[in-house]
Amino acid sequence: MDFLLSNTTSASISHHKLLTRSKLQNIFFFNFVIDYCQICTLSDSIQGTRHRFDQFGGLTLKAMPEEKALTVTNGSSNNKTAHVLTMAGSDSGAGAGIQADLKTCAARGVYCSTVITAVTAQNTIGVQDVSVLPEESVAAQLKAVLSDMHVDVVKTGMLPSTAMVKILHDSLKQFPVQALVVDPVMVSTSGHVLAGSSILETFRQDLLPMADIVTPNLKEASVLLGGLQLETVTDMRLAAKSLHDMGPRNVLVKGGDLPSSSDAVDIFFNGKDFYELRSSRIQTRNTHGTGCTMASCIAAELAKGSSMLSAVKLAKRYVETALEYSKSINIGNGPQGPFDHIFKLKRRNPSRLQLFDPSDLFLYAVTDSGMNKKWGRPITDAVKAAIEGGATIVQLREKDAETGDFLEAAKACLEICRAHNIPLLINDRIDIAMACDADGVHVGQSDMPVKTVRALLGPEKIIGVSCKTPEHALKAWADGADYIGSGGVFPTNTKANNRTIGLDGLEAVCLASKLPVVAIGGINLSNARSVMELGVVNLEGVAVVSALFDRDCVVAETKKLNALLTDTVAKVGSEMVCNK
Ligand SMILES: Cc1ncc(COP(=O)(O)OP(=O)(O)O)c(N)n1
Ligand SMILES: Cc1ncsc1CCOP(=O)(O)O
Ligand SMILES: [Mg+2]
Repeated sequence: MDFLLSNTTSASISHHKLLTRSKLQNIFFFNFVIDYCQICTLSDSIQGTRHRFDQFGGLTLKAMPEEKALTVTNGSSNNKTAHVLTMAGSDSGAGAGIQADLKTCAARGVYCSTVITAVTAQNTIGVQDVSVLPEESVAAQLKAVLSDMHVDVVKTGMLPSTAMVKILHDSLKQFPVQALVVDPVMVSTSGHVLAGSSILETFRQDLLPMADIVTPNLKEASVLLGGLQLETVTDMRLAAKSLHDMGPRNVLVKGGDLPSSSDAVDIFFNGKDFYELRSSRIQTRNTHGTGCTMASCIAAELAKGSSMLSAVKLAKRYVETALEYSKSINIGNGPQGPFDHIFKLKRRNPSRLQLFDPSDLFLYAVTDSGMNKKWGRPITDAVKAAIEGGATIVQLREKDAETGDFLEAAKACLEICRAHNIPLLINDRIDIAMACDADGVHVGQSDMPVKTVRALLGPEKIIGVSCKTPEHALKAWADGADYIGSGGVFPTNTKANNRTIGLDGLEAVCLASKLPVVAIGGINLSNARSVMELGVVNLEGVAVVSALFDRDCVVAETKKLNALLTDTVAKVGSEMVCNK
């Protein structure tokens, strides 16, 4: 089964001294040069990890309750601090390795401890020296952290010797964790070998079977598969499948440098389903460290309780956003510069720590000033009630409000939404969204063009756009939207003269779309099931106005709709239709 989703990085070893690039290429018959920072790791849901670790060597893992995902905000769950331990090499230039991992976890609100396997001297020109740490030191570092601190997820980068893989295995056996993210770092971008050919077999035999997710880039995947040529998305799928056969629970093959695609395409395979994750390529010199960053971001999101797929999608988005923000920075004189992981520090008003997660579209509550007036409800009460009932995202659609009143209402609603970690979007009014620092906007085909909105709001804000046709959907993707609102699916009284597209129209938009879609228009308790039963993988949820707000009790109606959607999705779940 295939899934197409919208919305991409690595390093290596030598005991002591370096190899020049030409030597490296001769010695390394695989003819690969791995982008030091282009390895990412994906893993599916945490469940099942126990089984695989048991297979490898009797390791047992702590179960991660599903509810954790619901209770976590900003890196903490159950009063515990989400914690990632990174076992990797130090990069003196601080773009990759341990330093990238620390910054990524900090940016994602997760504590990060470190086990240093090697100290590299490197900069934007290349790697000048590698000192591998003594194995006893690595073992002692692991023991020091794991015996004392609660670690949720271990992420590995540069593992320069087979002994270190064994040490990792033994440590995890003694101190189980919830997940292991393996970034199979082998060679630096500049061509420096960071994990020699002698370790390849250990990676295949021992490391991969331990991993919840392994995140090779094209060259690493090729090397792990004995030099297999990877030139197309089809090749990437075959590679993901073959790597999965080596034992990791999930595989993410990163196609950031796939020549045959203008998008950055990654293939995620969980042993059952393939997911094609796409984003547009960001033109920048500052890509050093993207692999490490992607893997540590996945680890951080897992530590906070995300499912594997959500963690991967968020990590891809985080890397993209950081790259976009860092285009203009200029560090070092070499060909590949580092980027800014803590881009949020540049923001005047840091907002939600969380990036857009398409599953937020599950139950989209859209307010209506007329309905609130009719029921005598302040907008803040309407928003609170929808959130209490289980709305996962809120849009303020206040068509009749005066600008000043709208802004005040938006600020008050934003405070409520932030307290519950629910994204708040503004309908039509980019000015209001900017003035209150809302999480994003929703615009229609005749509102401000998406490209202009993106230029005004920057890469981090969520932009939704209304689409009635496959052509609209393709343009929405090209223009930089994050999601599509498609409808009216059914006739509605809420929006005048709105053309109904029906379930067929909705399905056509979903199948053509590289973006996640939310259905809108006349959706209520009696027909929501038929919408979600379309079972198209990128149809994430429903957006509703009257079925929530033109009712006496908003909390009760939202709860009922939430229960119905949850039930339907659970039933439809495994029979999703793919889009291409
Ligand atoms: C989630 C969502 N989808 C579609 C719309 C409609 O937006 P638009 O076409 O701009 O119409 P108005 O809402 O402005 O009347 C929406 N608001 N939200
Ligand atoms: C804003 C909008 N866009 C397409 S249909 C619609 C109205 C949705 O309202 P309701 O859920 O009450 O039908
Ligand atoms: Mg509009």
